[in-house]
Amino acid sequence: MNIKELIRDIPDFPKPGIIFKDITPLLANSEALVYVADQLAELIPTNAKVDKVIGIEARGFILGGMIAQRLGAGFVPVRKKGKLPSDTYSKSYGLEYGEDVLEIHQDAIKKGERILIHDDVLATGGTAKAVCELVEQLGGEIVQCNFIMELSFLNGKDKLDYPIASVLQY
Ligand SMILES: O=P(O)(O)OC[C@H]1O[C@H](OP(=O)(O)OP(=O)(O)O)[C@H](O)[C@@H]1O
Ligand SMILES: Nc1ncnc2[nH]cnc12
Repeated sequence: MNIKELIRDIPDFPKPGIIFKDITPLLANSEALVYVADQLAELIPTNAKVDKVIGIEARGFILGGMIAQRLGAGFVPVRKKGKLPSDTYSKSYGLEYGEDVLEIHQDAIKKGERILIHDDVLATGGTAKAVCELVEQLGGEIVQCNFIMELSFLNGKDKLDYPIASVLQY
């Protein structure tokens, strides 16, 4: 299945000079949605146990939940500042078109739990790196960071010290 056809380039969004990869046509296609979730679950090495999948707000929630269901794992949301109701740890970070703060609940991960981090796009890697640091702070073991797509020309991989995998590369 050619899912690249269902990802469109939007120039100058959200800022001049950025070519935004819009996954909404892919999400709207029922066959493509199941296909990409299956592909993401298959990126994880066979026999690698995963206790929890982290999805990064907002686009990481959609496939993150579908991967968790496929792996029989729990789902943990990492959210933008001020959205999680209980006690949190926070990390500020920079991404391709700005900066922000991400948070995780302090009790979301137990020490030694095996974690898959999922997001839709790996661009500069700032977002994923911040999430890795939050997981490390809680004592989780990161099995893999996986993405629908990697924008290889931005070298996000170089920022991350864990196995990286993606369904599509640009
Ligand atoms: O590798 P980076 O340069 O850090 O960029 C990748 C991040 O940028 C986008 O999130 P965004 O903050 O736009 O949030 P959204 O999912 O809420 O749209 C994308 O979903 C990743 O989380
Ligand atoms: N170019 C891009 N398209 C979509 N999401 C992104 N997140 C960071 N850079 C992005």
